[in-house]
Amino acid sequence: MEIKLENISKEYKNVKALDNINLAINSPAMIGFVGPNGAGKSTLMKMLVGQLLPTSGNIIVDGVLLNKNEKHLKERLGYLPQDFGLYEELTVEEFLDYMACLKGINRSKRKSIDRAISLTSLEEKRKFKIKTLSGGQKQRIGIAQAILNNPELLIVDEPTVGLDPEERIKFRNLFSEGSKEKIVILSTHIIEDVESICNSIIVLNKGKILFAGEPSELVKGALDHVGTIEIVGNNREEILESGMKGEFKITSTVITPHGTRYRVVSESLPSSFEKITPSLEDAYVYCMLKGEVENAG
Ligand SMILES: Nc1ncnc2c1ncn2[C@@H]1O[C@H](COP(=O)(O)OP(=O)(O)OP(=O)(O)O)[C@@H](O)[C@H]1O
Repeated sequence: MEIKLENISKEYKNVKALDNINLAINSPAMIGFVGPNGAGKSTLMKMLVGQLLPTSGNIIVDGVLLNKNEKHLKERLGYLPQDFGLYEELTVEEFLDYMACLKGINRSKRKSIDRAISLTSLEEKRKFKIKTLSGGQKQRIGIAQAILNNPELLIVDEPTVGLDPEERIKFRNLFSEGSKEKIVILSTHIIEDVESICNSIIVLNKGKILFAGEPSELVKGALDHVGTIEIVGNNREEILESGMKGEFKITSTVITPHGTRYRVVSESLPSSFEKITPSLEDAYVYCMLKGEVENAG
């Protein structure tokens, strides 16, 4: 499968949610969309699933304009939106049966439901009404319906919200294994999710792509921009003050027996800081910081 976004912009009444996005996605791919609240992640996802039309630009799926051949996409698509509604009075099984009907799964319906229930560990809850399930279990139902048709393109908006750490790891593996021949796109605020499974990361801010590429490339870009310092005594205020001015971002503060150890990300790291290898989270923070500086300049 091949998806191309050409000069995509989306304007709501007075908000430019996406600003001239260009992107090419080819299977297999496991892509993480990251960015702060309001960056445009959900808008971009809604556009990729044909739920929203761009104000301008084209989305081309397997060589055909999406709005000319939505059926081609819909047959291959699994989608978990951020605000997914569940029919609370139905049991898990009834709900998935209903969703399978909506998706036009007829022949292998029973098998598809059993597979989705098993992959999302919902066996014990299959006969329970949805209203009796926990938040994390409900999230699993959302994921189960998205994978019912074993989709070639799986798009999931913040899929691990509300899951406990063990479940998060399980879902990460599920998405990752599923991506071997497919395209899986997930949006998340949890960089660790991207770090552990995605071979591609797209950083969005204010409707623009700040970075698209391999996570290791993003990390490479932050080399020499991440450092640590242990402050003993009264310099603490000074450090915090320059941080506030945007010279650097403090990404961790640890109280030590001698003072306070800060981990910071900065465009130009003062020589008093010890340079350290950036994590993907540091690299993301640096990418955002650089974006802010470029915007201001
Ligand atoms: N239906 C809408 N009407 C007007 N503005 C909207 C609408 N949906 C989104 N927006 C605006 O578009 C921008 C992008 O929103 P979007 O939901 O795509 O961001 P996001 O990156 O998914 O954020 P979050 O991480 O908080 O879910 C925001 O400024 C938001 O307020």
